[in-house]
Amino acid sequence: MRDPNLNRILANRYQLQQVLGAGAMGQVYLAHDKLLGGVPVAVKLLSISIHNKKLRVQERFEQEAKTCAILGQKSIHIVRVMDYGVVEENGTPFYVMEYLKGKNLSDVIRNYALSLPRFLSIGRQISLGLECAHQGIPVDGKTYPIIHRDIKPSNVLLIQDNSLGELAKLLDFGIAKLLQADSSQTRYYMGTFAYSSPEQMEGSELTNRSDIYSLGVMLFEMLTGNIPIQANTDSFGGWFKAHHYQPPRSFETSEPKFPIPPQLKDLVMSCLAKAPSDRPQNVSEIIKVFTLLEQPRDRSLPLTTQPITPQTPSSGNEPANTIVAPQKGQLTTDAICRLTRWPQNKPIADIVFPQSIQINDEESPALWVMLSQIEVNKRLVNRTYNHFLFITSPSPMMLWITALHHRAYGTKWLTYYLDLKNSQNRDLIQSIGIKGYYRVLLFARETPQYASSCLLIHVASSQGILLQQWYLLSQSSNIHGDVQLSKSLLKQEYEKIKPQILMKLEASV
Ligand SMILES: Nc1ncnc2c1ncn2[C@@H]1O[C@H](COP(=O)(O)OP(=O)(O)OP(=O)(O)O)[C@@H](O)[C@H]1O
Repeated sequence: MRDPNLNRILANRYQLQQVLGAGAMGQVYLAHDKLLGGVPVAVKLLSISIHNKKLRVQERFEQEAKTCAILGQKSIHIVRVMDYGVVEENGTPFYVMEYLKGKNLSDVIRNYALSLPRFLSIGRQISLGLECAHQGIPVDGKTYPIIHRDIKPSNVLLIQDNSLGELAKLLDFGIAKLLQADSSQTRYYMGTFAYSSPEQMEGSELTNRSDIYSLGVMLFEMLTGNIPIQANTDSFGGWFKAHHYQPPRSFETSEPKFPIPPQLKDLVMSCLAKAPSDRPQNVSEIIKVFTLLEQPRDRSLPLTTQPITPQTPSSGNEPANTIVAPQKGQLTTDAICRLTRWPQNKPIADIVFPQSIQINDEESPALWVMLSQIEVNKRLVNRTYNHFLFITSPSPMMLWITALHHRAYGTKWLTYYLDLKNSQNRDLIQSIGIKGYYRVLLFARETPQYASSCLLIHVASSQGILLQQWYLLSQSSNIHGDVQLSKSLLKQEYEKIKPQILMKLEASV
């Protein structure tokens, strides 16, 4: 029978075109946004009606839709929700999402199409989306963590992005809770039996670790094609017992699709622990293991499961971002870089600032840069050039210039003025001078949680000597003149030398 909703126009705007699929919680349609020239969107009609319902249910729906919209803005791994409403005739709530033309993870698992690198990449991306939700969204000055409650392969869509490659996106945030809140539902449980944590089956208040359990079930399925726990009867009681008392299957008896590294087995099994306190305490711990395993094997020593601890500076004092490697020299620069987080006290915007990172007990000077993902991609293979300009008066100041040059894409100039009356800045230039290098950490605005790549930039020994001299000069200087004037004098000098630097870069490509 033809779906009666086809061709229906919701909110005077979204014309339903085709059924994309249906689940327990609703039906998803491909629709055209008539207001925006017919661009495709996905509309989910929920399987409830909020006609004649208490105001609370309506408010709740609006709140959940807004939450999804905010989350979609925060992470590229969460589907973007753009609008929501209620169908007038029958009170069915709906929300409008970006239309994702891609594959469902459950189909990919069914077709045995995962390799270890693909598994690691998808697993890390899903975890990044989840981490972002668990970190929470601000409401009235407070931060509220968001628990997904229905993590399972059919809630992950995989799409091909022109610049980022395969992208994993999580669907249906908060919907399970919303439906549960509808008091007319006879079911007090919402979720999907096979992926539900023991505490979810009990109807307890859930924490992030309930999602971690469901993630464990899904990761096991991605690795083996089968779920780790199977109920004797497909009923609430059967699954309640299974999740509470049945030990998960072992990988050895589950015919994994490829050899699974031991740390991955341990990780998945710890996610599946019955007691929430025995699971990883947060998704960041899971991301660390994925990141470690993703680093190229030939350049690294054998991996261990010892923890690495990236710390995010949160105060204005900007302490070093610390990465403690399990063994000296074990992490490649690539892994270190990808475990470095954008500081929470910095805006998600195209900015440049200096801040040391600590690697294996050693302070390493670094320039932190945020750009668009497209711009980051253009800067992966570049000719680099650096130059430092110094002025003692009216106020001691240094301009730190880094140029990233690509023959086709042109030059990206990264500049930063360092006020050398500040002792931290003086220490920084001394450190660059002594070490003879610094790092540039490139973060993509669209995926800001972790650095996308890291460049190592060498400083000529003559420049290194100058930096040490400037350190001494500014340390002994007691001139405290106009800082802005120093900046504008340095800027004039910078504009003068820019063409020369460009000529050098072009000549050297
Ligand atoms: N934004 C979207 N763009 C494109 N396809 C989508 C989008 N959201 C959902 N779908 C597809 O619509 C189908 C139905 O999704 P839905 O979330 O309703 O079902 P489900 O996850 O299988 O079940 P449940 O409702 O129990 O979570 C799925 O195949 C899904 O891949």
